Amino acid sequence: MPTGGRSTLTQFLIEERRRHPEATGDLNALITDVSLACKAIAKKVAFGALADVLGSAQSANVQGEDQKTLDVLSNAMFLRANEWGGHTAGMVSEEMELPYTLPAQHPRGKYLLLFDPLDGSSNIDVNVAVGSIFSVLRAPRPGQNPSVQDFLQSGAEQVCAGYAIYGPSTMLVLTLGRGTHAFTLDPLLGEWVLSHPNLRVPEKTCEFAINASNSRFWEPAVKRYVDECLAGQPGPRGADFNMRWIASLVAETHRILMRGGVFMYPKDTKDPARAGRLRLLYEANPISMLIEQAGGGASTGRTRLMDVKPETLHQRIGFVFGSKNEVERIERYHREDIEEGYEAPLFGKRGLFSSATA
Ligand SMILES: O=P(O)(O)OC[C@H]1O[C@](O)(COP(=O)(O)O)[C@@H](O)[C@@H]1O
Ligand SMILES: [Mg+2]
Ligand SMILES: [Mg+2]
Repeated sequence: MPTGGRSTLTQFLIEERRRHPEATGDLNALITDVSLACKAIAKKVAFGALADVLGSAQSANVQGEDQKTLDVLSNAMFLRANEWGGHTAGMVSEEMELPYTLPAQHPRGKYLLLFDPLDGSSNIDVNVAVGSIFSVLRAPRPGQNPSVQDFLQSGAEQVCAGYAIYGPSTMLVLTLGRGTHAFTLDPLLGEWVLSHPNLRVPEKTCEFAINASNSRFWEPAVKRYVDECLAGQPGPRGADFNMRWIASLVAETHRILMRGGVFMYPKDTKDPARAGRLRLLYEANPISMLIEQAGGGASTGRTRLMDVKPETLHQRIGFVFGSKNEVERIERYHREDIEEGYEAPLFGKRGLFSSATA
């Protein structure tokens, strides 16, 4: 076998379908189409400046963010790969204000596809890993154009979730609700090969990831958690912690799936109009499903993330995920914060990270 005895994505999907005799094969076909879009994006990313894909597209998305050339191209690749197969009824993307309506001549399928076509796009021009994230829901009205409301399902309803990471190697990480599995793209065969079956996030960790430049906007529970990690061995945790921040959700997730850790982009007070930085439907929900299926925890900081009922397509949310014990600890600190209040020594009025001027 040219894949060294390992399953390909196609073989893996056929095995999955065997467990569901009633399955029509639409979900497998949809995943194959998504994986094709990811291969096409991986190629563009790999050619970088030679393909003229770096820099800004000189436009803004619905969230007012600067769109990169690759954001726009990746969005188009996802749409083109998935609009004709008859497996999706409609799509929602970070880069489009409203759901995408399939061209009139294409059949409408029974799934909804939600995606962030290029995640971590601030990293493109500095040649650091980026990715694509996707989530699959059942269409409440198969065969018809979906309404906005049809997409507003909680993460617990997801049928499938995954991401592709365009790093030193290109990988596809996938769950269909029976574990989280990673495939590495064999660049010669153009084939996804199952390289990491049944990923598990270790329950314990001494590594955390957070954008510390937001520390003055954090809630007390988050300040307390980070404070205790920074205090290291002599502090209340009795251990030295390591910190990472890549500014690419896909890359942070991948590290946590491979070696554990906890990620926080919590609700903060930076912009009272926003509940957090990351988008619920096509960032936090799919990552939560992947992490939970790998034995980790995924939370708003207060409750299970996948139980949140979405209100709008591009809704943002506070997001904490990773090693289960740490996620539970952060949830507990939020509860204690409400019950007792907490003044973090390092972040208090005279603390090291105080925002108060002398
Ligand atoms: O710039 P910050 O505040 O560090 O934010 C980084 C976060 O923003 C994101 O890049 C948002 O994703 P997009 O690139 O798809 O907008 C996440 O991947 C990442 O966790
Ligand atoms: Mg993103
Ligand atoms: Mg994006």
